[in-house]
Amino acid sequence: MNQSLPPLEQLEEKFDSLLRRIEPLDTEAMAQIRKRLDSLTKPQGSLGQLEEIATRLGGIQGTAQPQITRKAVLLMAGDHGVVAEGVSAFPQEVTPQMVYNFLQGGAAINALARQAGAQVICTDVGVAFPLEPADLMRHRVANGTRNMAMGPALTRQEALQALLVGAEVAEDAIQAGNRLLATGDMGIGNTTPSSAIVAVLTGAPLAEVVGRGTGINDGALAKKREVLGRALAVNKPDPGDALDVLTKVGGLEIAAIAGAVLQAAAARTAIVIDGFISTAAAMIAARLSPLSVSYMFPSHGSVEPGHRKALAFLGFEPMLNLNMRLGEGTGAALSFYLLEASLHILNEMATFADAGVSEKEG
Ligand SMILES: Cc1cc2ncn([C@H]3O[C@H](COP(=O)(O)O)[C@@H](O)[C@H]3O)c2cc1C
Ligand SMILES: O=C(O)c1cccnc1
Repeated sequence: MNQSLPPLEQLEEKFDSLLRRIEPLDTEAMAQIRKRLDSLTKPQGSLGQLEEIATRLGGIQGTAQPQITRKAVLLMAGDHGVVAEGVSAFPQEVTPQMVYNFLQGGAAINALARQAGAQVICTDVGVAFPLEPADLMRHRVANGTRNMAMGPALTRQEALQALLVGAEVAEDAIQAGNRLLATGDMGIGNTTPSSAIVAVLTGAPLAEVVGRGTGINDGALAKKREVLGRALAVNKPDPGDALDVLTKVGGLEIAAIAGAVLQAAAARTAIVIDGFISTAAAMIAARLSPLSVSYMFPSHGSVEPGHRKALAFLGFEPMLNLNMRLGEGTGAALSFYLLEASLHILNEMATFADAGVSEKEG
């Protein structure tokens, strides 16, 4: 593991300062947008969630004229020691292999992001294999996590450093002009830590939040449940302390996603939360800063059984139902269209007065 992390106090101070920068939405801008939406040539509220999205985008950006110019998917990669227990259908080397695939533009997220006009920014937060060129590993916090069935997956230092790496990647993307972000994950085995986080924070029984991930068979599913039971019994994560949960049963890419979400909130930038893994990470972010939830948008509903519970924890319903179960940011990239659509409505529709359309009588 990496020995050269900054001292714990320094990491804690930096992280606390990030949390302190997160503010509530701009209610004045939201009121102005609601007024404009109600003046447009449609029965009030008839565009449903699209109207709520436009309103919230204004509250996030602090203006009655929110804009989405550049968009980026922040794809965090990391490995998991718990794969030694046989919890995934695929071998661990798929994580670095997929990192190269992302860089070459051949993965599902590359196809969807290209179509959406978004950039894919792939970061190695904790892959367990060397990557070439070595510069690809500059953000790496550790060579994967430890096996959470035997003890804590991370140290508190590693968890904080990974949160800060995610925040830095998001900050760079925002500095580069991106006004809309999405989360994405890659890490063989990461539905296991995600299930652990969802079980601990929602209090749901393990059986209800453990799924087949990449497609494990019945035997491996029973094993995955048993391994998760052991991980919770050995680590006893404190449901009231999200950082404790992240450290004991989390992951480096999961921490980085949580950090990116918190940084997006601190920089008044909307961030779309992808499937099961990203939603588990968003739950950690929500517990660390409840204000951050207003900066998040849900995307699709995953086939993973725990996902609905995770979304409900955040107060969200999925925007898309396409039976997806991939991660990488695929559902989030698809949802970019809906966020952009909400602004086309706001900016391009005529008002009743402008178009000479008669208003509601009763
Ligand atoms: C080729 C391939 C591409 C992927 N892209 C995302 N995942 C997804 O599957 C993994 C989680 O499932 P589990 O916990 O069962 O391992 C993560 O890497 C997730 O991003 C992939 C998985 C594979 C095999
Ligand atoms: O919903 C997801 O994000 C997901 C589900 C299974 C495997 N990987 C990701």
